[in-house]
Amino acid sequence: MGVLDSISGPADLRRMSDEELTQLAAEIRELLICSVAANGGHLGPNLGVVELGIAIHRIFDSPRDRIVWDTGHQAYVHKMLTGRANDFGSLRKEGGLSGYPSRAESEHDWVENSHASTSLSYADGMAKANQILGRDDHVVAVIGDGALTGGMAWEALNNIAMGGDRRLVVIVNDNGRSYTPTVGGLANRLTEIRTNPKYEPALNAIKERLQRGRFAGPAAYDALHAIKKGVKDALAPQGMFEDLGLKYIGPVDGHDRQAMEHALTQAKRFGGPVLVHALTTKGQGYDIAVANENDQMHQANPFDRETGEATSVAPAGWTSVFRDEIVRIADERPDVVGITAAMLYPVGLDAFADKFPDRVFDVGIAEQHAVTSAAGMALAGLHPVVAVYATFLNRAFDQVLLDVALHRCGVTFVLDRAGVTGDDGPSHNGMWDMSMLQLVPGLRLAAPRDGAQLRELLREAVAVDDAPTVVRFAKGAVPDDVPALERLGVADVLSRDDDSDVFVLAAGSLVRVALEAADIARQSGARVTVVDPRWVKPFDPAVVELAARHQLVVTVEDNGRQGGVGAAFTQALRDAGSDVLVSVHGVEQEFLDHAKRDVILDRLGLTPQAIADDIVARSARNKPGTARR
Ligand SMILES: Cc1ncc(C[n+]2csc(CCOP(=O)(O)OP(=O)(O)O)c2C)c(N)n1
Ligand SMILES: CC(=O)[C@@H](O)[C@H](O)COP(=O)(O)O
Ligand SMILES: [Mg+2]
Repeated sequence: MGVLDSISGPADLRRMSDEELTQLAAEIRELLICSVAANGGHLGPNLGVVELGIAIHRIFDSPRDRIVWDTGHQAYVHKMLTGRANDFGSLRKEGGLSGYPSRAESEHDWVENSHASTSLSYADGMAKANQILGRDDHVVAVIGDGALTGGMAWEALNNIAMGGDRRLVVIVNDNGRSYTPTVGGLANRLTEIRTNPKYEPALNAIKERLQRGRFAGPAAYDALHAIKKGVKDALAPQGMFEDLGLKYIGPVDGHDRQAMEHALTQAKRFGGPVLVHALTTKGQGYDIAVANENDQMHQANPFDRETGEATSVAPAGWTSVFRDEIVRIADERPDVVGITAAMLYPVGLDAFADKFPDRVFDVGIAEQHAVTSAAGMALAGLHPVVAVYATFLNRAFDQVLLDVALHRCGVTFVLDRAGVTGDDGPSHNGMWDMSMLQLVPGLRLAAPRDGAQLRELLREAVAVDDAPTVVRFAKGAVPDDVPALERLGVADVLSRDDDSDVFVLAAGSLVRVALEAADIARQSGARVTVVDPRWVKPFDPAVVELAARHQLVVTVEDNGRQGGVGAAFTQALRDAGSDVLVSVHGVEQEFLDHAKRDVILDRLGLTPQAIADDIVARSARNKPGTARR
């Protein structure tokens, strides 16, 4: 890389010629394609913000001017322009570059949370801080059209519009896509502006004059902007952003760096809250991505750059089991409907939508609305299945608690990516749901151990019409089915020694780990019974009773230890009058740096050997006649 190699920080960009900047954009695209082809990551979103990222860092002065990237999955270009291009070989690898902004990596990075729609709230807060502390710095928030469908974004815009002379620039990166095309009235309005043929001649005329330099400098932009505004007003008289009291600049071709720089210069000079509407294409510069109808290579596994084909075929995952079973259920139950928050394919509702297009709803990145609208559906006679990644349900806890459970609505939540996910960093792990949901009165929570149990428990869940039900499963490959010795209430006894003195309660994806741990512990003389509760809320009394008859209880879960299955089971034992010793194995209460799932599980001691060692050590200490510590 010639030009990109020379960049140690954004200041270097301001000394570059147009030719060098054009070369820089090409080099950035090449590095994006190479590093994502090798390591996986967010190719489409980052190819779409190459010129935008360069323009932002030429016009604004990061880190003095704070730049916030909504969701953060499209911050690779920002990282390259802030001196990290040479580290891209380590992208998303343990100890390497995070796939999202990281304050540990750079003073230019601010927001690490990968949950969408937060950037404008951060920016509003930062702008208020600048004003109160007497700083004349700018805050720049880059938010995608998808993230703009999240409710928080509109809460923030409502406040930003009151911003007076707060120097806040909102850049809407409008590529018309989340994974699939962004949905909703807002998206339709943005699309209208993007695609209205009446717009094209005016836009082209402006761009042509800019390029021919007949209008020099930002003053030119004023004149041209006035022309375009006239055009825009004619086409979209009720500018939704202006109606909020926000100054609007755009739409601007987000791949025309010079036009973007003019617009951002305009915005910077305004000295108050202003919204710049940039039109971009996800995957720009890599035709295979642009043409990918599913998600324009939003999130790509390692691939061959010539063909775009994944270089390693992932084994059938949990999602595919759900995808097939929900269609069978939908065939049998006309009251069952599906709801996704802009992730139709990733959560596996696509087959359901293909077969019953009127019964699957994409609500945009709006989990809170998804949940409460599901409650509405249930109150009116449907059985909604809300399919989201586990971590994103965090955002809708109040809705689950008081809009669904308080009203005893029969809503089923299917939580994919539950447990440690790893690659996408701390905010993507599904490690809080089995703690958070323990708090919800009446809610029933299932953690299937394999595909057969996922199918069985999903059916049991949708059969409940007077309470919320939850079925949660991990990311990636689904383990081979684990047969049961016998059913105990709603639970399955998976392995049992005569006169066992150790009782292992294992939930969901870590059942196999627990079974292997039992086998290792048996080699040291332990006598172990392993039970899969299947429903971890509420526990079947027969399971609690059986556990209480043991010397040691060990719980294993792919969830936080605090308030999770182990904590709840301990409470159940105490409520049943048992003071049996309990050892809880789960995810420590910490934000987990990105790494592969297995690496993290190993570090957390969620492995057969570590659990077996714990069983043996505690059993030895617990032997009658030895002082119990
Ligand atoms: C609360 C929440 N829900 C779902 C997601 C999953 N997700 C990550 S990126 C994305 C699409 C974002 O679309 P957009 O904001 O338009 O950005 P683009 O990728 O198009 O640049 C989604 C749904 C998330 N990160 N946060
Ligand atoms: C940024 C985001 O939230 C998603 O794109 C995330 O990367 C999902 O990754 P998987 O679908 O690979 O779990
Ligand atoms: Mg988008």
